[in-house]
Amino acid sequence: MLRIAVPNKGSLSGPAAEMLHEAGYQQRRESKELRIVDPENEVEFFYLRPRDIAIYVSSGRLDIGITGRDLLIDSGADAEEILPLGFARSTFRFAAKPGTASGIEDLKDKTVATSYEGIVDKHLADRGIDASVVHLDGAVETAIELGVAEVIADVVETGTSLRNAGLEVFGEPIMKSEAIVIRRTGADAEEPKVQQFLRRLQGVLVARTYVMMDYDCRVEQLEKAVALTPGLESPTVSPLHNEGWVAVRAMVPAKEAQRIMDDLYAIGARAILTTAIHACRL
Ligand SMILES: Nc1ncnc2c1ncn2[C@@H]1O[C@H](COP(=O)(O)OP(=O)(O)OP(=O)(O)O)[C@@H](O)[C@H]1O
Ligand SMILES: O=P(O)(O)OC[C@H]1O[C@H](OP(=O)(O)OP(=O)(O)O)[C@H](O)[C@@H]1O
Ligand SMILES: [Mg+2]
Repeated sequence: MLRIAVPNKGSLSGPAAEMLHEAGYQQRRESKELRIVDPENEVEFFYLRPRDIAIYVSSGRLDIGITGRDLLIDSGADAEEILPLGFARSTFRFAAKPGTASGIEDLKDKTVATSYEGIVDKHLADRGIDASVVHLDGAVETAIELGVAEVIADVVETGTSLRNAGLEVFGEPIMKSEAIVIRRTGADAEEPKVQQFLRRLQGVLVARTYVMMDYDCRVEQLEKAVALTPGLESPTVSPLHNEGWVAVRAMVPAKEAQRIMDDLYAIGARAILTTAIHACRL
């Protein structure tokens, strides 16, 4: 049975459970459940604090985990990223009162408050900056107002929290994060159960980002049409009962679907349809 760590609360937990559900796995019904078995899929899910997941996975007791890239790096645990999942996106930034700092060199001899000490310590050490780092559990934006630190380093998603606290980001982003699948460093990459789990999640990612497009076009326009809809491998082209016409079917990125439909129409394609993909194995 594959043992998988899933975030039990916070920004990662809802979207992670939703993705697993879309991939056909049973998920817990109540937020108090800490562990469930999905016997049909031979998987056991452990609902753990997002910060602890890399530690469990690196111990080898759990095969796989879903966590944030920033949390993995912050933990320093012996685990590695094997698949980015595209949700819980954020950047990790330094911020301060406007006009008090403009680059990393301004951190010298200052105090930085953060919940991600591991990331900040390493970032400063790599650049030879001597600053002190104070660990706070959360709501670090308030640390400046209350005089605990001059600078903070924190997760920024929309920037609302910083704006509300009257703070501004400065310097280059420290890192970009999103939800990821991790496993213990050097664990067997070919393990069939792990591969099957990853294929299922990849199927959800593809189903979310692509739509299926069908249309009819004249044979003379086929090359132009196919250039607009090359598909993942190659489009399916079938003859129509009307001579001189073909039906084409190809996957296209959902974001570009409307533009592609306009372009196909402009070259004479008709009966252009898009349909959602519910699941897929590439
Ligand atoms: N708006 C956001 N706030 C917090 N985390 C976010 C946000 N957007 C994306 N994330 C990502 O979610 C993960 C943090 O999740 P979570 O909120 O559960 O952690 P936490 O804030 O450290 O935990 P806690 O709830 O104990 O404060 C990180 O990978 C982070 O990059
Ligand atoms: O850029 P924004 O969209 O405002 O999101 C970022 C904010 O959200 C997170 O806090 P969270 O709600 O997790 O509280 P915490 O600080 O107590 O962890 C993070 O620590 C920032 O404060
Ligand atoms: Mg939080």
